[in-house]
Amino acid sequence: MYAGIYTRINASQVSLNLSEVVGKVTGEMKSNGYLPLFETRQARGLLLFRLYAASIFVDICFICFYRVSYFPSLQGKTERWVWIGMFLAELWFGFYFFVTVVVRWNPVFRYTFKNRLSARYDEEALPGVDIFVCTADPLLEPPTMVINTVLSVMAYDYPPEKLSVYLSDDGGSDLTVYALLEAARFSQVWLPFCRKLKVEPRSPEAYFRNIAEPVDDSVMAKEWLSIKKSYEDMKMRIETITKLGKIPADIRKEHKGFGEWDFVSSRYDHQAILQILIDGRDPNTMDMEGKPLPTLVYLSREKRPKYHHHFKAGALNALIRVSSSITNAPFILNVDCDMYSNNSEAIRDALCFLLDEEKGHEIAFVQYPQSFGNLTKNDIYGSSLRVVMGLELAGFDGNGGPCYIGTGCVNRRETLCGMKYSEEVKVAWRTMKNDRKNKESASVLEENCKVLASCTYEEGTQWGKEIGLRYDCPVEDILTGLSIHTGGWRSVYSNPERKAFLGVVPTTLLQSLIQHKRWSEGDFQIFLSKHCPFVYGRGKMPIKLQLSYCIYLLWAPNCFATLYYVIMPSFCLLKGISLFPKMSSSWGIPFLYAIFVNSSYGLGEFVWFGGTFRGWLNEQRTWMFRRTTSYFFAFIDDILKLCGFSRSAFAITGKVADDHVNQRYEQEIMEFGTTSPMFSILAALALLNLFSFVGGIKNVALDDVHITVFDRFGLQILLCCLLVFLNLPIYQGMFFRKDSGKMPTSVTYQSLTFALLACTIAMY
Ligand SMILES: O=c1ccn([C@@H]2O[C@H](COP(=O)(O)OP(=O)(O)O[C@H]3O[C@H](CO)[C@@H](O)[C@H](O)[C@H]3O)[C@@H](O)[C@H]2O)c(=O)[nH]1
Ligand SMILES: [Mn+2]
Repeated sequence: MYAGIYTRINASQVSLNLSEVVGKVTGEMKSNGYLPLFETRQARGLLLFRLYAASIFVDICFICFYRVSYFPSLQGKTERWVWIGMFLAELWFGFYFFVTVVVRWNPVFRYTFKNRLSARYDEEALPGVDIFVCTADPLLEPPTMVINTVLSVMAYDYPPEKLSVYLSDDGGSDLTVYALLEAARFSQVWLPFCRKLKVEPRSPEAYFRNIAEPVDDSVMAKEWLSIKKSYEDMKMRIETITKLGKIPADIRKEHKGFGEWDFVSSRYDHQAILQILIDGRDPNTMDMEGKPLPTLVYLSREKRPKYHHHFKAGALNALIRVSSSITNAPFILNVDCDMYSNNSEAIRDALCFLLDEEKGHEIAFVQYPQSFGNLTKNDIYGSSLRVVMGLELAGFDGNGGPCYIGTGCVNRRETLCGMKYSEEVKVAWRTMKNDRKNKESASVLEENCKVLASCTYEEGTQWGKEIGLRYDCPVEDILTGLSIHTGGWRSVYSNPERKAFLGVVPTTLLQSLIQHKRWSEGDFQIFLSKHCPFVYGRGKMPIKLQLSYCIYLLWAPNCFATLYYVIMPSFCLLKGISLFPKMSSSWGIPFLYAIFVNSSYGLGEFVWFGGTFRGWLNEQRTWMFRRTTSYFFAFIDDILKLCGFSRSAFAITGKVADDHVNQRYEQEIMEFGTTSPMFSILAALALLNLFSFVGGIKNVALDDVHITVFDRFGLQILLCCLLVFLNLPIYQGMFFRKDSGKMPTSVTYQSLTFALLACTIAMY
């Protein structure tokens, strides 16, 4: 039923099936003979979607009408207030539904013509691309993971002399430098190997884990095994030294750069460290086949306790400046260290948009989706963001451009540096100075550029405000993208069949909730600030894009309506207050329609984008958990911040866990294991729902004429039943598990006390 709603045609089919496509196509040759480098297709089945949306709106009107006309004016005060609360919650859900409809109103899908790009630009004429990789902690983000990402982006199918890879290390760790030196050496064999075998993906770890050795060609197989062996040896060396925690003396002697660490007192207090590990201009740095290598630079910007370092945004801004003095490429791709390149053509794809002669000059950045390599089949923590990545960002694109999501994004250097949109930029990238012809030696460059990464450099400048990534927001990416959009630019969402990047999702419930807290906190902070899209973007970006942003910016306040719906109907069931229409009345229909039709549509979307039924259930559960904990805490923190009591922080998401935890993750068993206020809330709510459900059933059973109680409370019991069902893993974690990932006993007792207290209040 839903399968027809959105088209997803892979690029190779596109040229064959043009006549079949219903949506508007803009990829044909123009009358002036110009062949565009990309084409845009609208989603199919929009009419169906819009009919569905309209039916829900009518449904919402019915619900509102019911709430107003059945207001319990003759009953007690409590009844009336609770009723008003229900009405407000429903109004909120209705409004939020409206925003999700705006986002889905007109999704567009983009397809590129890479062959046209190659025909138009020979290797010489292609622009330079600087690639930024960020890492921040050698324990949470192991150096082997970091260098796999680095190697995967060094190996892009793109002229290596045009590529430069910059690693920003906020962990200020010599272990990372050591790993990077190893990677630099390994790249000499890895890059030719990738070219020869057309390796995909180009992260050695992912490649050797997933791809079997070639069997038909014995020479090839031998080479394959030898490269695999040298990768594994390298990995072993890096892991041994990482475990050791310091660089052994003999290795320190091999690279004079380690000497810098004599002056590092801690990762929060050290000078800027800049090392050009591969100088792409140097004719002596070649790979095994004598082809040039991409430039490779390590930067750990200066940190001093007195100066705020602004987390990832600060790191990226230092990279923007340093790279502008070394290679100054007109386009910048930035990726997180946990997101390796999974598609060696992604740069060419992105350039098809940015270099398109007709539309390219309007595009500030090309955003790829965040996809993940460590998801399990049913994605227990709902981390895949399937629908967000598959549909919502395409919807943003239709409304003016996807938001910037921090990784997997190719930006114009000028836009990142604060330039507003204008017609003149049309040719700007061609005229940018190509610093490959830079005369200074690497060591002179290193010395000269350090000042650009110093703590004081930004004092009294517009960096972090109007230039570069924006500061003081836990989601620097969204805020930066928003200011680019208000500058008159559009952006483009590119989601080719073969995922461009694969990242890592958190493997524990708590990590996942904390990550969502950071996101929703940052998003809502933007909404509350002068950067609220309705104010900041007024007259500067389309109203439908302003509204689209709200789908994420309003995550946090969603908590109240949800908390109300999770708590009040349960509580009132115990108290004997009926909040929904009688089962026998036809007013029940709008409520049932809202629940079932909405869920079926959501399920349809989810499955259409590759999910499973259980995966969808898991996602529903996770949305509920996030709304009652992450979003709630985020909201409170935002208010505290607004009152000046606290300041934004960036809690780095852990990318490694111990073996037991990993094992449970693979088996899709929910991980608790530690105490946390978030768990206390989840457990208390789950118990409240359970007690009410049991209480409700008991009342029905004890009722003389079973029918009357059931008639009055049927819908409320149904709601409780759904909540209990979603909470099953929590009861399991509290009462039926013995492993180390179960709910800690203290949390169980604490929440039991809470829930019993609430029930007692309800009953007396
Ligand atoms: O002080 C810091 C903190 C983080 N990072 C880097 O930022 C990236 C993202 O951090 P991570 O802990 O993995 O957070 P995620 O929640 O996975 O990040 C998502 O959310 C962030 C905004 O909150 C975006 O910046 C990211 O691109 C997006 O993937 C990583 O490469 C870190 O190394 C730094 O460079 N310096
Ligand atoms: Mn991450």
